[in-house]
Amino acid sequence: MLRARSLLVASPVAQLKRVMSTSSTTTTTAAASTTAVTTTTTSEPLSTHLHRVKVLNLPTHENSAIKKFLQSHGVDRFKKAPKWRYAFVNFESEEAAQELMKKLEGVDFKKKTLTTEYSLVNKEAYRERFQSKQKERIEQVENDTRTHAERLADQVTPLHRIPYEEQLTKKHKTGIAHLNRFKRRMTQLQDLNDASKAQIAWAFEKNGLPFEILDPIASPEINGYRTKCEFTIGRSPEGEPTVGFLLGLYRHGITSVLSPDDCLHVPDVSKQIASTMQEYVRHSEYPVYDRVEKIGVWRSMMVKAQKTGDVLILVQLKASDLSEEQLAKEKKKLTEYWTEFGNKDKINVKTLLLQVWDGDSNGITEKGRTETLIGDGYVYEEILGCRFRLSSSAFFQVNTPATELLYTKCAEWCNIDKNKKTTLLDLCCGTGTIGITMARTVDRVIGIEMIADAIVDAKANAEMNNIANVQYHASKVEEKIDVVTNEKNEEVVAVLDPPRNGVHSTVIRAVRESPQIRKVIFISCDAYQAMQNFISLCRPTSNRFKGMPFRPTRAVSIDLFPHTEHCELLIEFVRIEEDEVKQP
Ligand SMILES: C[S@@+](CC[C@H](N)C(=O)[O-])C[C@H]1O[C@@H](n2cnc3c(N)ncnc32)[C@H](O)[C@@H]1O
Repeated sequence: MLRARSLLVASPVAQLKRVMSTSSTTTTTAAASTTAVTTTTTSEPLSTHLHRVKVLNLPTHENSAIKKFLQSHGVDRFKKAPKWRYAFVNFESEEAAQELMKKLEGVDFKKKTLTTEYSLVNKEAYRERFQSKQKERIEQVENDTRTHAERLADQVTPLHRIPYEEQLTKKHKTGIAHLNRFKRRMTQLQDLNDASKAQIAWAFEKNGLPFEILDPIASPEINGYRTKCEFTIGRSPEGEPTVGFLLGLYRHGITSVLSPDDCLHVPDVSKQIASTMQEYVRHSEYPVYDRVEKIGVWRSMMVKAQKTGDVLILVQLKASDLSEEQLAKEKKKLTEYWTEFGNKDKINVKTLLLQVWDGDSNGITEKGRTETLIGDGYVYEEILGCRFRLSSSAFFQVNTPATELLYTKCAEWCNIDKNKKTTLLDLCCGTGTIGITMARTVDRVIGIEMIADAIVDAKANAEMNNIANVQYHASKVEEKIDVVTNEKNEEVVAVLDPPRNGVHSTVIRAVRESPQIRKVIFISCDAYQAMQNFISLCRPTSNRFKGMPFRPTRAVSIDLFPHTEHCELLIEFVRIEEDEVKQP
């Protein structure tokens, strides 16, 4: 049964208090955290302490694989945030804890060997710690004099109060701080003997960074630059059905939604689409989804508004309470609604998708059932004179003019020698943007990407741009790189554009073990998280890290995300020649 539309929404403070009251002595979960899979024991406390096992060396994210793995070892409940490399499992008895440790110690999972640690946790202290954190949050919200709109702006665009020039300087300094930390960590590597120190002599040089740091590159557009936005459909603090952003963290129990109208990074067209969808749900006979009660229909939407004028809209709903007829009727209504909107407002709604998702996790998901209601499922974008087709799930940089500056700098640093045969290795190539924009300046491009659908897009994109000197491999980089680099005896330049937290060390080891690769251009959107990759690329030769190391030769920050803390850092790494190393 669907709830009546007049469902009242608790204030943010009440939402936080509800989280507090739902936490029992032995349960630490927020109302229904999306990030931390949290819960411990649910029975009445048998003793004053919990017996805790910390499982170490887990991968970041991959929560569903971890859940499956732990379930296969008898663990149904555990606590792990996506960024953690560990998880906690609590038990009422030491024996049960020890039993799990025996099962997991030394077991390989996702190419890492797990270890475990045991500790005794006082239940009372545990509960108090959780409650005092929550109290702190309540006080913060109660003492907060900002309007809702100001709070949302501070949340989604935390630098918006600072002039843009200062934002850029701040990001530049952050980039330099990361590079200094990288240099310092190189000197702190274990077991460095004189020979290995000689290989990384650059890291021991005094007086700052021994390579070039260019001035930061500003985003050509400062406001309304985001081509992709994901909106939540929920209720405003006043209880009105609203399409916009969550006003706080869901894992803290916040479920109020505010319109994106005052968000500087959202383009006007996406604001207009959010407000048009809001009108739709306000007049719908079905309620918006309640993330706590897990009931209702309208859940989220994604808008891709490209610089070409193409728009892709994806609407996500929960259909488990709708009959087949009701769902079919809704599809027809949505199709008519957005067709009329496009015609009336001269907006090219090139693709409309409906995603049915009945699961508990929030946000647009690959696990949902997605159907195309208008168009062919794609929108198009142009970068440096090349045209790209994008599906709803494909990764694509969200700031097109700044991406052009990023790729231009990347091409310049690849420094292709026209007199030599050169292969450009586009590692983690996604839909092929980097390789395709550079294909005419090299002998051939090889793209490797583990998402098969992205490779389908990459092939179509190459064809659309009449680029014939490309080959694509739907594979993990580490599983294919040796095959492709050994194919021809020619110089190879690699561009590595990995996800936020970098790549598995096997990828870096494979790059090191390919002697043809003389240069790596690393594009990092989070240098803090990718630090281990930089270190692995540059650390002295060892049994584990074979091949001569690389060293950084220049770096530059390119701002793709004005008003936020994020920034791309482009680093050029060059292979050290054996005869360059001064023997100790
Ligand atoms: C930041 S995106 C970059 C995509 C592309 N270079 C672009 O700019 O459109 C990172 C990509 O790395 C891919 N990826 C992550 N780890 C990988 C691996 N080990 N092997 C191959 N691809 C990987 C992801 O699937 C994702 O498409």
